[in-house]
Order: sequence, then C-alpha cells, then structure tokens
Amino acid sequence: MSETTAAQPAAHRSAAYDSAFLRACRHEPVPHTPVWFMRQAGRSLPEYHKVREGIPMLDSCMRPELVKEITLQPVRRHKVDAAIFFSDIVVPLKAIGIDVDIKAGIGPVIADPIRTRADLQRLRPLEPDDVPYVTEAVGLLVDELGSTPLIGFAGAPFTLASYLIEGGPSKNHERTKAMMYGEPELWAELVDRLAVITSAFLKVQIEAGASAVQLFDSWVGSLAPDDYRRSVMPASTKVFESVAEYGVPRIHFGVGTGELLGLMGKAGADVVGVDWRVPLDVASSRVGADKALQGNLDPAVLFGPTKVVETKAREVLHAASSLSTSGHIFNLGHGVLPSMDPDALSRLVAFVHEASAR
Ligand SMILES: Cc1c2[nH]c(c1CCC(=O)O)Cc1[nH]c(c(CCC(=O)O)c1C)Cc1[nH]c(c(CCC(=O)O)c1C)Cc1[nH]c(c(C)c1CCC(=O)O)C2
Repeated sequence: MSETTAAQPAAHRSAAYDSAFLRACRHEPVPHTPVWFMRQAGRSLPEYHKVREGIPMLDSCMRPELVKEITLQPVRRHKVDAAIFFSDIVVPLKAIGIDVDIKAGIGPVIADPIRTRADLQRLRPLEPDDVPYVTEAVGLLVDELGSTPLIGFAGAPFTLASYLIEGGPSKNHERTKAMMYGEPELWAELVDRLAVITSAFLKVQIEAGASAVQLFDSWVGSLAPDDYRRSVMPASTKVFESVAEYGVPRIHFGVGTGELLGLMGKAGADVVGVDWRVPLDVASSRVGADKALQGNLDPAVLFGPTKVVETKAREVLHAASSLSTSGHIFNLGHGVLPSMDPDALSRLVAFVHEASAR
C-alpha cells in the first residue's frame, strides 16, 4: 500500500472512516459484516408515514429537517451500519426544471417526455445552487450521524433516460430502446447530459459530507452485455470518473444484472451490488477479486418465517465468506417493500451482526 499520511480528501478523515461499512468497502477486516437496506427509509415504517402525512414526496425531499428525520429513522430502529440519504433519483431533474412528479404506487411521471433533439436543451447541467436543500440536509445528517456513514446516491444515465423518454415507469423500455437503436447519436448525447447532471448531484452530496455513493441503474438489466458496453457504459464510466478524486467508495447496483456485473464493475465501481439471482461467490468470479460486493438476500424472503430468513441470510454470508475478496456488505437484492414487517428487518440486522461476528 502507498503511504496514507499524505494529503487526503476530506471524506477520508471523516468520523465514519473506521466504520465497518467503509472498512468493508475498502476490503479491510471488520468486526462483523456491515448491513444496510436499499429503501430502508420510507413506507415500511409507521414513523415515516406519520411525518410525511400531507406532504408530497418530492416536497419532502426539499425540507432538510424532514429529510434528516426520515434518513435517521431506520438507523435508530434497525441499528443498520449505514444511513442512505432520503431523496429520489428524479430530484436533480426536478431541480433543473423538468416537470416531474412522483405518483403514489406508480413512481416518477414526466409531464413532457424527452424524445427529440430539441428536447435535450431542457437537460442543462445541475449547479450546487439548484439543490441548496441537499447540501443543508447532508450537513445536518453528518453532524448527527457521527461515526455512522451516510451514503449519497443518484440514478444512473440509463435508468434516468428510461423515465425521461417513456414519461414514467416502463416494463419493456420500448421508446428508450427505439432511441438507443434508432438514433444512436441522439441517445449518446442524452446519456452524456445525464452523466453530467448525475455527477454534479453526487459531488454536492460528497462535498457536504457523504462518505460513500451509490449509483442506481435499477432498470439496466433489460439490456444485453454488448448493448450495455456500447450504449450505456461510457456514460456510467464518466459518472464514476468524475467523483474518483474524492476517494469515497463508489457502489453500483441494478436489478437483473447478472450478465452485466463484470462490465458494471469495470465502469468504475469499487463495490458492485448484486440482486438475489446470482450467488455472491459466482458474482465475485464475474467482477473480480478487487471489487467488494453488496447484497443479496431476496427481499421476498422477509415475508417467510424467521427461521427461513435466518437460513437464507446464513447462505448469503456463507457465499460471501468463500470469496477471494474480504469485502462484503450485507443488503437485500433490491429495496425494502412497503408491506414488510419492520421488526423482521430489525431482527435480520441483529442476526447478520451476530452470525458474522469475528
Ligand atoms: C428506480 C428508483 C426510484 N427512486 C430510487 C430508485 C432506485 C432504487 C430502486 O431501484 O428501487 C431511489 C430512491 N428513492 C427513495 C430512496 C430513499 C432512500 C432509501 O433507500 O431509503 C432511494 C435510494 C425514496 C422514495 N422514492 C419513492 C418513495 C415512495 C414515495 C412515498 O412515500 O409516497 C420513497 C420513499 C418514490 C419512487 N421513486 C421511484 C420509484 C420506482 C418510486 C416508488 C413508487 C411507488 O411505488 O409508490 C424511482
């Protein structure tokens, strides 16, 4: 290893630097496997429903005190090893003037989808001044969290492009693929502009004190590897490179990405998130021993009896323990579902800590 005493980015000196989560991201020994859950903040928690009452989703993301409270709720309740910033992947789009709303039970809906070259003009770069509430909320959180790391995040270019082109959630991403295959130059410019916006959104969070970032490419699993390599990877790589200088761990995740894991790692991730369809030892052989892995219990297992949850969680830990890499962060293979019993999640955290104690 090179010297570690030379000038280091601020994040390296944060109070969370020696947390189990950040140590695992760096492949360093940990006292126990760290655990957090994608979508841990939100609708599975009664205390979330209480504080969100009457406040539209995207409005709630612009209120720093509320964001702080919602982000902290799962940390207090479940004793997870990391907090994830409460926001949404469409927040930076809204901040540059895109008319987007989040409809309950549906997801992001775009009033005027982006489909032509003229539409691209609406995707201007994001400035820190467009999201002062993000800087403020991250600052409040980092003060309050102390040695617990805060994960910042953003949507990756492909997943954002899909919402923008389709106008909302999509099963088959027809219009998205029509542009990708039919108008490759327009597509390339679109995902490049999204890479610029996403990079700026991540930088705002890191500069305000986030000690890791996750790039969600939730729907990129709909692509074959060659199409990913040609049409998506350059934009995602640009995002990862833009934040490399900070030295904070960069996590990359998408659903159904078993065949893309190697490429997603190569795009520039330090940690690759794995859904439940690929065992972690197999995933590791695809991404290589230099990357840490995050995952990957099937979220639906949480609806089963505690004994089964524990057996399945132990299988995840076992697959991870046989890796040539030491870095494992326990998570679900996708987000917490609104109907999940929060007590089952708290029990799972305690179980993972106990079963992995070294
Ligand atoms: C694809 C995606 C979106 N948003 C996000 C992704 C990537 C993660 C993934 O793959 O699940 C990211 C996201 N959205 C939210 C978070 C908060 C932090 C956390 O993980 O706890 C995060 C990390 C809050 C939210 N984002 C949203 C909610 C629910 C809104 C509400 O409470 O009314 C929350 C808590 C809304 C949202 N926003 C989006 C969807 C599909 C939905 C759900 C719509 C629904 O079923 O009602 C887009």
